[in-house]
Amino acid sequence: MASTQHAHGARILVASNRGPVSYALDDSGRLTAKRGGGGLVSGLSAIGPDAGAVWVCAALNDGDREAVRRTGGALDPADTGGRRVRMLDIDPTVFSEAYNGIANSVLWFVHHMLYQTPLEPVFGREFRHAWSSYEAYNRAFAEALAEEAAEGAAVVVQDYHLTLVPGMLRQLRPDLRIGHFSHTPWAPVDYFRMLPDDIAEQVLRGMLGADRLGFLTQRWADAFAGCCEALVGGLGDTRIGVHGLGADADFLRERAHRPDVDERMAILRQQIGTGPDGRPRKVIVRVDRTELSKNIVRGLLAYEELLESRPEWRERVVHVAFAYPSRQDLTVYREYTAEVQRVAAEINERYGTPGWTPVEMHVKDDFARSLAAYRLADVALVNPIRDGMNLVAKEVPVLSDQGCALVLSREAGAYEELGDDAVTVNPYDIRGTAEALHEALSMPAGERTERSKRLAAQATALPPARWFLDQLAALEV
Ligand SMILES: O=P(O)(O)OC[C@H]1O[C@H](O[C@H]2O[C@H](CO)[C@@H](O)[C@H](O)[C@H]2O)[C@H](O)[C@@H](O)[C@@H]1O
Repeated sequence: MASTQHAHGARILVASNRGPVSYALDDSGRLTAKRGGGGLVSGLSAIGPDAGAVWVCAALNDGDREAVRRTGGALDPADTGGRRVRMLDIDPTVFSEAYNGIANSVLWFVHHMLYQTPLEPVFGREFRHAWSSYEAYNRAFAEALAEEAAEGAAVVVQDYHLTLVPGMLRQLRPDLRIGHFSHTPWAPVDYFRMLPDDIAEQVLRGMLGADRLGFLTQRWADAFAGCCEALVGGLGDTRIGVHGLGADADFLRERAHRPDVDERMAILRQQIGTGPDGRPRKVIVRVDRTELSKNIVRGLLAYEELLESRPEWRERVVHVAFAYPSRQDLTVYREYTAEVQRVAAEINERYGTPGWTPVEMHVKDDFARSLAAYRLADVALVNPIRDGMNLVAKEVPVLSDQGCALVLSREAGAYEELGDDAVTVNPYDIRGTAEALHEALSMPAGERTERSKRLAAQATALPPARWFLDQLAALEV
């Protein structure tokens, strides 16, 4: 392509399904913008508005679609913290089939190995139809990126929603340097090849359209390479790198010491209360999206087992469990959300006393309250059955006021970095997890402080800004 054609294009582009802002539309037609957080938002702030980066994302709801209609898709910088954001209004049916029907139902399930295989998956007509929507949705991203990019620009594509984009974009714009980053685990080949052969190949070849692929851990990178070796004859010219996204210590420490967090700490302290010895009860904290892979139900059952097998902890500990609803368009997520709440209520019913609620469960998303819980944590419970990284495991040690013990699943990506100082669990083993909770609760104060310091240091080794700049550097920007 002639370079003049893209003279005003962006030098750096990011593409992700969920963008840095979402809109709510009220009955009077007023749009309110809500800015999101997360590693990518923090990461991009490292390059500042002057870099003229463009972030391409999808409209996720009616508010977003109305914002696109009013702006033509180039969002008002006042809503985006000065960033250039292009939001794509993909046909709602196509979007839903791609996002709910393929990304969150099929690809998420494959990489987190969530299928109950006697009955699932069924890759029939409905799947094939949804797959064509996934292709159309990926094509919309590839076309928008091709339009927005300057000659030779660097494009960093994010996650399992957009696996086909690198290959499509390579066809449209061979001059670009293309990266793709996976925030999830990658399935081992024997599980990945559950996908129909043509689809598995399409996903791998789509990703291999990139110059460089990033993963959160060596384990996920190796699994991807293993799939390529077995199914498409290897990686070809595509390079692979590992970037273990860390916690944003500066942001977290500043945000967690604001008055709204202090207010919530006071409320939580009241809910937690004091034990029979008059001292504050110990606190086991977990904070998750209510996500099947997070293993919240088994975590609650392990806590119940602790109360049963170690009755000395009754009245002396409270499990503060925040489970924020997620992906509620999918039946299986709605059912899981109900199950989490049912099990928590059962534990309270069985063990609770007039002055003690064993599980303090909250489901309304409240970031300030999550930070308050982090500060109060004696123990953090992070027991996913499989997880790309898990930033909660990294954030709690950074914020815990008195230093915390971390009970961590060996199947979380974070385990690669934090395993030495955590109390390790097999996420399926209820008795083993209960014993790990006991060990964490009983850990001598000095040992807990030392371990917590080392966990915090490791957790913040690659802050989001560095994580993002490293990826750009690897594309030779
Ligand atoms: O956009 P949603 O469908 O609401 O999902 C939210 C995000 O979920 C995934 O990210 C989270 O899980 C990852 C794996 O456990 C973890 O590494 C990441 O830190 C979490 O934010 C997904 O990877 C994102 O694309 C979704 O936006």
